[in-house]
Amino acid sequence: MSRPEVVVHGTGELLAAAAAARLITRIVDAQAAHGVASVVLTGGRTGIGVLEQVNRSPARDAVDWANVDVYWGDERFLPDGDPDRNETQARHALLDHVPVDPERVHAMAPSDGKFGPDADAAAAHYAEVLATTASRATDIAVPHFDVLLLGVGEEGHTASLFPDTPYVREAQRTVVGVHDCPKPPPTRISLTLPAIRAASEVWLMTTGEAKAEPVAAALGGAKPVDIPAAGARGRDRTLWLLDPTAASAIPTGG
Ligand SMILES: O=C1O[C@H](COP(=O)(O)O)[C@@H](O)[C@H](O)[C@H]1O
Repeated sequence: MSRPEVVVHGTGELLAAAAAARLITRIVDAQAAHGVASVVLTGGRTGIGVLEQVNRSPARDAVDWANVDVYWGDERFLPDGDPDRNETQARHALLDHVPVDPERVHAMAPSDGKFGPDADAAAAHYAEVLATTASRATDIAVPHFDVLLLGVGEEGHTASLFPDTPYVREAQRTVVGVHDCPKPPPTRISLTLPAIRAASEVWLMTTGEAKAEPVAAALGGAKPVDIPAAGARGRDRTLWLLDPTAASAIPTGG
């Protein structure tokens, strides 16, 4: 697993613009290398802001959007089209504006979909979706992910893995139904840490003073069970993209 690298941008707006440029380049490079790029999206203010910036970028059209596989790292288990769903927000921010192939957009099921209110069944189905195109490069049944985007919550959650829960401890399954979340909505679906760690690159993106403590704890070696973001690492690269307030409690190296 890679060691975390930290990049601090001057403002949240700059972070979103710079991360968008980085994401476009990552997708274009992956397509040059193997035809299809595979991206795992996140919800949250920063993650959605990055997608908005991708949409606004003149370089957006350098991407062959029909050959991008889109997945989600987590989902708020709500009805289809609910404005709080990560999928809905990502579609409004970017996916509705670019010619993605609907067959390559792999959303997690809504709470009024074919699994009804059974988040565990919806999670098991998503695990099957991931397993059908699993990469042989890892021993875990998920596709090759070129880049997996994550946010960080005030208590250190990432994707929908919250501290001191069975879900952050999950070692076998790739996707779990998450219940009794401290942040609304209470029911979610999430990739697990083993699935996240199968990605080539993991980018954790966050802004604001409320994130300073969990960011410092994660980078200071906290246990993933206490600060789930600490356990999110990419095989080739782990990148923390921060604004100065989110970075403000990181101890300066001596
Ligand atoms: O609920 C969620 O929150 C986190 C962090 O969001 P933020 O708005 O504090 O940046 C996000 O990473 C996750 O995908 C989402 O479901």
